[in-house]
Amino acid sequence: VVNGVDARPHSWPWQISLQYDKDGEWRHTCGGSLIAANWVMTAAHCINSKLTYRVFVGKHNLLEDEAGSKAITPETIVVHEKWNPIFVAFGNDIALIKLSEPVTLSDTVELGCIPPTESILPNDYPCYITGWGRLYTGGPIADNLQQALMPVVDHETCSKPDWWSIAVRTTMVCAGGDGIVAGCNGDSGGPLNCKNADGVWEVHGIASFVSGLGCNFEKKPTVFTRVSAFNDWIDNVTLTL
Ligand SMILES: CC(C)[C@H](NC(=O)C(F)(F)F)C(=O)N[C@@H](C)C(=O)Nc1ccc(C(F)(F)F)cc1
Repeated sequence: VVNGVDARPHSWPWQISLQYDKDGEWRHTCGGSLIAANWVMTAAHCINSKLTYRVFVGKHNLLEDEAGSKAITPETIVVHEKWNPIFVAFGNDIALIKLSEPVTLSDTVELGCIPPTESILPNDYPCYITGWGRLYTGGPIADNLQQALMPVVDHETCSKPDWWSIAVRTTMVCAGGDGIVAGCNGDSGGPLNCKNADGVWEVHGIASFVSGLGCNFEKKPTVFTRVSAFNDWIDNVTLTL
């Protein structure tokens, strides 16, 4: 996250770190959200079938050993059948990871809520991006979980010619774009957290892409998969596997 701040530890308790084994060392590669005791939602572009992954829950600082945190092995990973790795702008950048054992929920490990089907947030609705992604374009990833206020940019604005134009679809949600705050590599797969009218936090987005010209680029908001476009897909996967 570019120009964010350290989150209060465990204040986004559904945030997970997706890590892969690189020559015997575990490396953070993406974020994700715990949506059931044995299911994590992340981005399809985070998954490479040749790699070995683990899901770390209850984390704040990636370098420290933290009580209440736990690494779980995936049992199976389902990537959206319409995801096309050639072109992230085709959308369907969503994947579900079934954990080999259900996590024990606690005050540092909780579930994120899926928004109602087809719920669309208005322009400027206040949401927060969270993640351990790069702190600036080309920079290091964060040690401590970062958060940043990123207002929603509606589709009408986000698809303007000098914004994302045709690269953005209605199955996506844009946020930020002020050239200051943005998601960045390593935030991929992580949540766009928005509090609903009842004061309940919902995961409205899955971080998908930013501009190739730089993470915090004016009029190039961070683009998320719109979770409320995939409720049926999520139900079909989680209820059948
Ligand atoms: C897509 C991920 C590899 C990567 N995603 C992220 O960094 C994320 F954190 F925002 F999710 C990314 O956006 N990387 C930049 C460098 C990128 O590839 N951007 C990109 C933007 C638009 C398009 C296009 F053409 F589809 F619109 C393609 C790639």
